[in-house]
Amino acid sequence: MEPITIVLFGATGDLAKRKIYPALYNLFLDNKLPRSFSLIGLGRREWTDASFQANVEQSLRDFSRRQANDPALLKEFLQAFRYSVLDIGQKKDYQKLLLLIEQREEQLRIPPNRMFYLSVGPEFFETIAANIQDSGLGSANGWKRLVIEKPFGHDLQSARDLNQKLSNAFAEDEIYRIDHYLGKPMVQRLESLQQTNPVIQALWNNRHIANVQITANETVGVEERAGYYDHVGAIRDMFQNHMLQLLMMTAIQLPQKSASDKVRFKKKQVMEALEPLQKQDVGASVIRGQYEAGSIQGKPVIGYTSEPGIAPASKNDTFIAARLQIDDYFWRGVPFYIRTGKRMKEKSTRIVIEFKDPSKQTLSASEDLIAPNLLVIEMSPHEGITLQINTKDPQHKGEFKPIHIDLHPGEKDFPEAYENLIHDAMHGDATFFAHWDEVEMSWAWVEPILEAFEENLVPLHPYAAGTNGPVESDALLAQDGYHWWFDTKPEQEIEAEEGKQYAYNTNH
Ligand SMILES: NC(=O)C1=CN([C@@H]2O[C@H](COP(=O)(O)OP(=O)(O)OC[C@H]3O[C@@H](n4cnc5c(N)ncnc54)[C@H](OP(=O)(O)O)[C@@H]3O)[C@@H](O)[C@H]2O)C=CC1
Ligand SMILES: O=C1O[C@H](COP(=O)(O)O)[C@@H](O)[C@H](O)[C@H]1O
Repeated sequence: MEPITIVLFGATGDLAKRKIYPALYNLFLDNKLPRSFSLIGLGRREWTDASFQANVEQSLRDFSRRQANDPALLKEFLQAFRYSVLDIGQKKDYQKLLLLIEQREEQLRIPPNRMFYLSVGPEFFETIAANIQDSGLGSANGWKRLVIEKPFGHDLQSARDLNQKLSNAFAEDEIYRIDHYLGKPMVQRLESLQQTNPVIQALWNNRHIANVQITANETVGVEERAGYYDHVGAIRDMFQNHMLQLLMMTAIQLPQKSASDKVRFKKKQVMEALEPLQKQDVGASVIRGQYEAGSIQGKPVIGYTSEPGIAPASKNDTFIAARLQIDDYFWRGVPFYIRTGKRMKEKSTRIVIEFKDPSKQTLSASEDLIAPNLLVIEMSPHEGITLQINTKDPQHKGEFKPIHIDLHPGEKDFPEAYENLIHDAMHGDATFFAHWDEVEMSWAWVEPILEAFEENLVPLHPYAAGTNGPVESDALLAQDGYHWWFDTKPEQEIEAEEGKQYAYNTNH
């Protein structure tokens, strides 16, 4: 493993504490960090090396999936951490940083391979990239990489402007744009699921798949991020990035073991084939919603516009459901339904592939007792891949009964998304990072939706917190004869069991 120096901007911040240090520690425990690795943390706070290391240690106690119980191992890990006060706008601080990095590289006898991780607000990206270049930090005789966190722009134009500025200092193949959904273990398995299973590969197309459902529901509300969230909404916060990335990862066709550029090429092809929406037609395919007061797991919660920091008249979207079509040889005619929302009934991130049932055309309604085959890729709160198939139930007069095959039995301790991503960035593997082409095409695709929302061409449907979102999102699928699946049950069935009434029926 190549020795490396990680230069972490925003080392005193929330993301570093909650995600980056625990991920590094778990990689260290798994022997996936180079032994000669060094991390230089930066921030304006007047921390020393010792107080920085104490903060890192505390973050492991609070957030690491494995506890830091072995004092010798912990000490070895923390020795790699140094801190330097740096104000992003102060050029002289970069000169001081360069000296510190060179001193550490000399001490550790390691080459100048430097990974600049920007765990700071996007408003700083441009200044940092320019100062890295001007100070000579990035021009040593080794490699350099830039790791950045979303948001990558606020719309198409601002994303292009940002990219232009970053590319003055870093080449595209040196930029690693984190979309943490691409680091989720089950998303990473989508690739191998197809590549290593000829049966699944053969079924991965419009001849066999009826529809695809991609859900990322959260129970949390806007939390302490009102200032940010009220300007972005679910469309920018989740849909433009994570949800479209999940769509690309699901829809790519990967016949053999493919290198990173192949995966990216295939993802780009998916985006190119995604049918564009016209602003005036957005309302026919996109449902937007905003949560009202309700209750989640028995606890009352306030509505979005009563949240601290949210404008009482805000028309911001906290829920989006959409129907998308990929107009290519493999997917023509297969609707992809995507939804994401805050303050929903359950935390649940999953992809459900519903297979076609050719016998449906020949059976009468009363004979229609066979559940569809479903492939369910569960990402959160639990990881797993399940296949629903039908069998005869000997205990009930040989009636058909769906059973579920767990494709990853017994696996529990999955790495965190940030472990996978930081590991890959250190190794120069960009497969699971967002390429600029994907970012640009995603912004271009959502642009008519942003405009339609801005001009209020799409109704904002209220939904009670603790539900599955506005009923209009169910109706979107019902129009095509489908319904949302929860796990392997129709969502309405579950809610009917819980005594809720539905105003529409589906033919399933
Ligand atoms: N928190 C999370 O879970 C997630 C965060 N992100 C993204 O990650 C980035 C960081 O978020 P988060 O950690 O939550 O933010 P925080 O506000 O918690 O931290 C911001 C960091 O930036 C540093 N900083 C701010 N201004 C300056 C400056 N002028 N000079 C030097 N350092 C500065 C702060 O250091 P100091 O105060 O010491 O100067 C601090 O370390 C954001 O882009 C966010 O959108 C993405 C996904 C999840
Ligand atoms: O990027 C974001 O993701 C989280 C949801 O992530 P998950 O891994 O818990 O599904 C979301 O809460 C946040 O608003 C958004 O910025």
